Amino acid sequence: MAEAAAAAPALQLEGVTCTFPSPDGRGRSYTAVQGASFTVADGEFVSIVGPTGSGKSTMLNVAAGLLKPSEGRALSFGQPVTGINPKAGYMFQAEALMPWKSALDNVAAGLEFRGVSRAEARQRALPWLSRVGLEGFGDRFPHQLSGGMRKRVALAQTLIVDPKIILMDEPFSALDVQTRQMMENELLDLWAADRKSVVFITHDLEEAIAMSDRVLVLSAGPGARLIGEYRIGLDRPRDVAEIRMTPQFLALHQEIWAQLRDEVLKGYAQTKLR
Ligand SMILES: Nc1ncnc2c1ncn2[C@@H]1O[C@H](COP(=O)(O)OP(=O)(O)OP(=O)(O)O)[C@@H](O)[C@H]1O
Repeated sequence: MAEAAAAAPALQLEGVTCTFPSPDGRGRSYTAVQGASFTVADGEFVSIVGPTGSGKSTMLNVAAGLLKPSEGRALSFGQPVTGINPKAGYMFQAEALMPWKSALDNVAAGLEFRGVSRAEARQRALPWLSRVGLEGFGDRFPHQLSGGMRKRVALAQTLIVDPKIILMDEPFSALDVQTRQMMENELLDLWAADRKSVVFITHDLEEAIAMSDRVLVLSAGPGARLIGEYRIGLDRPRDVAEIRMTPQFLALHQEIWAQLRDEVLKGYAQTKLR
């Protein structure tokens, strides 16, 4: 039994369909994702790209246990996800820090929510601040930190609880290009150090290729489907800025973009219709 759990994928979506009532309240419904199935292996870094509104966040919410699919199911390490997924850490696009808490207390909060005493949580949070490059910034409040620093605090807050799988929804999209590339490299370093599984949602195909072992492509909605899967065999460790210059990267980008481009155009047309 223990062996079966060890061999189970970090995440499995089986025929997941998500239908929402239409916002106009006229009894109509909108199917965002239709029959999505994929797996993420233990230790694998997988990105999902797709047009705006195609259902990327919806799938991540199913994986996190925040949303029950209308059909199909999610499993995490072999266990059906029926409530909040206890194996998962979640990092959103939006700021998730508590403005009234210092950086140290924000990181410690992840543990305190799980019943660890405040003193112990603060002690364990200190090395995490160093690991994300914020040694000496523990007493600063979120408004006293730059956008990149706040993302680092959020990353430490997510990692301190030792999730086995990290679900990231465009975590760096609000950052300027240089800060973003620094954060991407830092995430890859932290990931390489203890090889958690990562599901990374992004609009940005370059970011997806630079970071991932595999890129999944979602079609435009309604009824978005997974239409492409690309293995990214680029050498590691990678520098996300440098890897973009290599011929292998450019070839992968060309291949995936050829498929994604049409979907992005369809997705854009949909947003104007809805
Ligand atoms: N709770 C909900 N109720 C109604 N419709 C919803 C709900 N959640 C998502 N949707 C709709 O489902 C579709 C997919 O949304 P989702 O946020 O998953 O897309 P996305 O691919 O993450 O988009 P983006 O790239 O713009 O963040 C959208 O059309 C959205 O309006």
